[in-house]
Amino acid sequence: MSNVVNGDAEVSGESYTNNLTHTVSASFSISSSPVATYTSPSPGKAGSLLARTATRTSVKQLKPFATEDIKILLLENINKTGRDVLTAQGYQVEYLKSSLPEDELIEKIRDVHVIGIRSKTKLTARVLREAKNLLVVGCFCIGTNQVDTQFAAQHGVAVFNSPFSNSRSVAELVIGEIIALARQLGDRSSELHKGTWNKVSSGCWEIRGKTLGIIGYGHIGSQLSVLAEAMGMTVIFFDAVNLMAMGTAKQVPTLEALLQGSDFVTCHVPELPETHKMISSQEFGQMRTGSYLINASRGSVIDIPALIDAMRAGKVAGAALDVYPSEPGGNGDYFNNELNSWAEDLRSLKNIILTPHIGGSTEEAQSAIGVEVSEALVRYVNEGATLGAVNMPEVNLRSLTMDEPNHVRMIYIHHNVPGVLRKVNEILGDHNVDKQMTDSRGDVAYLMADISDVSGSVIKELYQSLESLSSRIVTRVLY
Ligand SMILES: NC(=O)c1ccc[n+]([C@@H]2O[C@H](COP(=O)([O-])OP(=O)(O)OC[C@H]3O[C@@H](n4cnc5c(N)ncnc54)[C@H](O)[C@@H]3O)[C@@H](O)[C@H]2O)c1
Ligand SMILES: O=C(O)CC[C@@H](O)C(=O)O
Repeated sequence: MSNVVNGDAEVSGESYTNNLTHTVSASFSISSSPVATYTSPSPGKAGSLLARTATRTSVKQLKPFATEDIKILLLENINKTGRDVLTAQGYQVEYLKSSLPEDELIEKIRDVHVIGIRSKTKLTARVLREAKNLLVVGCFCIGTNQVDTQFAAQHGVAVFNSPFSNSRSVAELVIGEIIALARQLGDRSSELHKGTWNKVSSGCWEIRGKTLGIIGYGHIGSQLSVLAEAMGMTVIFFDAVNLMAMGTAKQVPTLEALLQGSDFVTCHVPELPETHKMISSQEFGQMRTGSYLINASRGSVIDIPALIDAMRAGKVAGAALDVYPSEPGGNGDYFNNELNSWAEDLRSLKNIILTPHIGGSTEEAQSAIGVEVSEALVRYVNEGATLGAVNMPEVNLRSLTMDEPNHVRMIYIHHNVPGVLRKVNEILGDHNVDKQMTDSRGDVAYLMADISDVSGSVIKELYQSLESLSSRIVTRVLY
């Protein structure tokens, strides 16, 4: 394969890139000229930051490959804004509306350099092990519990997410649910849908003056706190760390204190071993009789059979669940006992709102997430920047400019063991290293160095020398 980039005829990189499977793909042609540059395609409609910066003539677009050879698989109906950012780069983008069963996923992932997912696609070690060309994963959502992020890091695969673009949408949904539960709206609505008029006030309440207990006071919990106070509620919260309270909210020292003091309890913690079945029989026993439970975090946080018991016993007067231990792969799939053994018991309860994991599903959130995560993917693929990665140290160097035509950017992802920097500097030391940054996270370290005045043959030598170090996970060369 050969490419022409800005008029420079490229030689096939086959001999030089035989070991480049860790870079992009052994089959790519790589320019032998470090001065080869790339003309960015015209910015997409998204009008994104990335598209805008690409039009600045001084910034040099770093590309070790023909952009159209980058293969991207987007699953789970990722928003058009994200697809636009990626296609505007010239990448090959395949887009599917749902997630894939594991075996199909393994077949597809073998081929791709970038995968974009939401909460359903499980990127386990088994799946990632097969992803020989994979450079980076984009989670177009907040949660990253569906990805084995540690395994990914140890194999040089960066993982990005969108830490807060859907937080407001979740907080607004919860506010709606608090009122809907207090007024038994779900039941009244479905009764009337079936033709039954049932005008009742018994067991229906205003939310003014009631106490909302928030478990997990992060992006969503704190946003919700502000909205709830504006509606006249008192807010208390419990979090694993000490945090500044918004408005007049108060942090309580224990989960038990929160459960005992709340009329409404809502969960906004991540999926972790410590949050697994955080609310179970004992905790339902500590809640006020007639209180309400909301969970829009992760399905594993609530012991659902214990919730069913607490609701049948009248301890809990209503619940709203948006997330479940097992969730269907796509729209139209059944939510039944085959998926979760208690599904039909749950569905039969009174005053329970069951939603299909839509907390973050608004036009605003999905559009913002699409741009944010896609731009992070482009920056990583094209420039190696890891800012915002959830499993790699955050490393970035300023963009190279058109005034620096003979520069190369070396990226060396390696095991964080003693003596590596000395060996790397022995390799780079004879050259003019303009800037260098290195950082580590756990047992993975990331080094980025910009070197000036280098020829194609020197790049090849540098690449091969770094590749031969025993600490090497992935070496990438960008120019
Ligand atoms: N339903 C949806 O569509 C939807 C949308 C977005 C996020 N989520 C879920 O909501 C979760 C929370 O989102 P966020 O953006 O607020 O996260 P965040 O990281 O900003 O906040 C989480 C908070 O939980 C606290 N925490 C962690 N472990 C804890 C423990 N054991 N006990 C008490 N507190 C603990 C943390 O200290 C932090 O303050 C996400 O991890 C995601 O799984 C769901
Ligand atoms: O959109 C999704 O699938 C996940 C939404 C939410 O759970 C998140 O983690 O952001």
